[in-house]
Amino acid sequence: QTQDSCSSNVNLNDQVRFDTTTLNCAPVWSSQNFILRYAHTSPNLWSFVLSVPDSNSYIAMGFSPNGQMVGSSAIVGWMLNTGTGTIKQYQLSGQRSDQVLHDQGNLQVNSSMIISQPQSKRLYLIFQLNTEQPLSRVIYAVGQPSVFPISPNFALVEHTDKASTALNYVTGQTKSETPHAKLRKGHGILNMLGWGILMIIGAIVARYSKQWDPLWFYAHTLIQSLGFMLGLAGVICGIILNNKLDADVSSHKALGIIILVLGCLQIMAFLARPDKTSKVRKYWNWYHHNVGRIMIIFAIANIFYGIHLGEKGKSWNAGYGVIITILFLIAVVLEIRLWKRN
Ligand code: HEM
Ligand code: HEM
Repeated sequence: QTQDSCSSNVNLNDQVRFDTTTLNCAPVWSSQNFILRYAHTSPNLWSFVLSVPDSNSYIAMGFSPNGQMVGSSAIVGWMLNTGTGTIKQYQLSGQRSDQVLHDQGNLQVNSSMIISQPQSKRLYLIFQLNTEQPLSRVIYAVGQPSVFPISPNFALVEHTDKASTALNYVTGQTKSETPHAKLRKGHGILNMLGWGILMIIGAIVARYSKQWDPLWFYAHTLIQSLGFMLGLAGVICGIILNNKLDADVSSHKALGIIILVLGCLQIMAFLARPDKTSKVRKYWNWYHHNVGRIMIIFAIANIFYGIHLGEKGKSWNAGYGVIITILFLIAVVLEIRLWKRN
């Protein structure tokens, strides 16, 4: 079994040079079952023992100035089937293999080793750092099975999973960090509110409250303008986020730009609308209504797609799902009333 937990002691025999019985212990990455034991051994020395299930790939623990991968220095270790273990420091200066540099970085490594415990199917990454206080942003990664760095350049491959956390060394508490959490949240909420909620409410107002003329018109103009401004801000946040994350979200981005273009077309059409009595007004109406409908459908799709990309999970899906359902039900009721009236 691959169990280890903070209620059990590590038994690393006499392989380790420092006392492993008085370490603090914290489950630091629960989905991968990473357990970190550490101690402030002496004023300028910290000891770490990272216990992870042996998945036949490299394991890494890095110290980050800001929670992001880029800019961190990491201790990376792997154990070949032959039983040879290797542990090295890498400088993570970019998110490409050739930007992850072996035997570089700003950690003062005092000693390091990797041990495998066949009976518990676990690997132990053990190292000591010369520092008064290690950085509290700690990142972890697991490599690809059976792919190991080889001499002379010891290139790493991209991880199959990674985590960014903040560790409180006093209490041992770990909380997971999402890089650019505020920008992500801002992008999601602005787009949701702008394109995915206000624009729909604006369309409902235009379709079902024509009896209150010209009030419906002002309300529609106001709501759609507000929706457009929030949505535009949301798209700008998206582009900034995309530059920062360097993530591959090309379909989501393309759909987002199409939505923005449709939104601009709607505003231009609105400004250039022909008179109500004009002959071409019929065609204008058809155009404005259908571009609006397509935009809303694309927006709803891109919101669920964005939530999926951002791994925001069930709560965002459920929240937006509920709002969309309510708006849809309101529209159905109003549509029925509209048909009855005619
Ligand atoms: C050659 C080796 C590596 C490559 C090619 C690589 C590549 C990448 C890429 C492309 C991303 C962004 C994609 C995404 O968010 O899904 C990323 C994110 C991340 N990586 Fe790496 N990585 C490498 C090594 C490492 C190591 C050794 C660690 C940990 C010690 C690490 C920790 C992280 C973390 C925590 C993130 C998410 C936070 C962020 O985006 O900055 N990476 N990596
Ligand atoms: C040029 C346009 C856009 C770009 C470049 C962009 C980029 C991004 C990026 C990079 C993410 C994070 C994905 C990740 O974490 O890996 C994201 C998430 C998201 N996007 Fe966009 N996006 C754009 C337009 C839109 C539009 C128009 C909508 C809605 C109609 C939208 C809705 C969302 C939502 C709901 C999320 C999830 C929020 C989160 O991750 O916190 N995006 N987008």
